Amino acid sequence: MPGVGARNLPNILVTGTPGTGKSTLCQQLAEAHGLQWIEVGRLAKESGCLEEYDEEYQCPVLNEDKILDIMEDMLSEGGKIVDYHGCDFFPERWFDIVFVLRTDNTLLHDRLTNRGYTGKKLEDNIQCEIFQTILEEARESYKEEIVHELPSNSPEEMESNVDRIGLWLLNWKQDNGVL
Ligand SMILES: Nc1ncnc2c1ncn2[C@@H]1O[C@H](COP(=O)(O)OP(=O)(O)O)[C@@H](O)[C@H]1O
Repeated sequence: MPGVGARNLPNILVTGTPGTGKSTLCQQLAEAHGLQWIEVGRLAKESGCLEEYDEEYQCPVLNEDKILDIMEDMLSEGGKIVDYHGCDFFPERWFDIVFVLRTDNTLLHDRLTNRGYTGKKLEDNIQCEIFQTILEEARESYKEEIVHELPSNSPEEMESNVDRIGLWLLNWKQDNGVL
């Protein structure tokens, strides 16, 4: 059985540049495995954690301390899949594994254009993917062995990612005596 203070279910962080497929993956994982999907952007909006608008980056500024306070109780229970396009401000102890989704630039460009991104916002996000900014951020913020890069270019890759994470979850439960 898990020790005192241990989680009964793991917490998973899914990160990556906008448009790489985080929400799609998290939704499928939540449905398949009964985990709770926390879309940090949405939670921030609903709980008043978005502050003044950043004109340069064309997005609201996140009050990180406030959202971390809100998330702390949720994450301490375990069984959460956290979805956010950044990862360096979360406490390292929250996560048992971190997945960074990656998409080829041309595909990502199409996805973001379809979402209505244009100009600097579009270019910044494409550059973020080209320079693998979020992968680097994850590697700097978490133990190397828990950070995994996942290709997310096609529905087949999405399916294989869902299967791979499902298998990891099963192993975690076996290893932690919760099956
Ligand atoms: N692996 C994939 N293969 C094909 N299309 C994908 C894949 N991942 C995401 N998409 C599509 O790309 C768009 C952005 O996906 P989304 O899950 O909203 O990304 P994010 O949450 O990272 O911003 C959606 O239209 C989604 O259907």
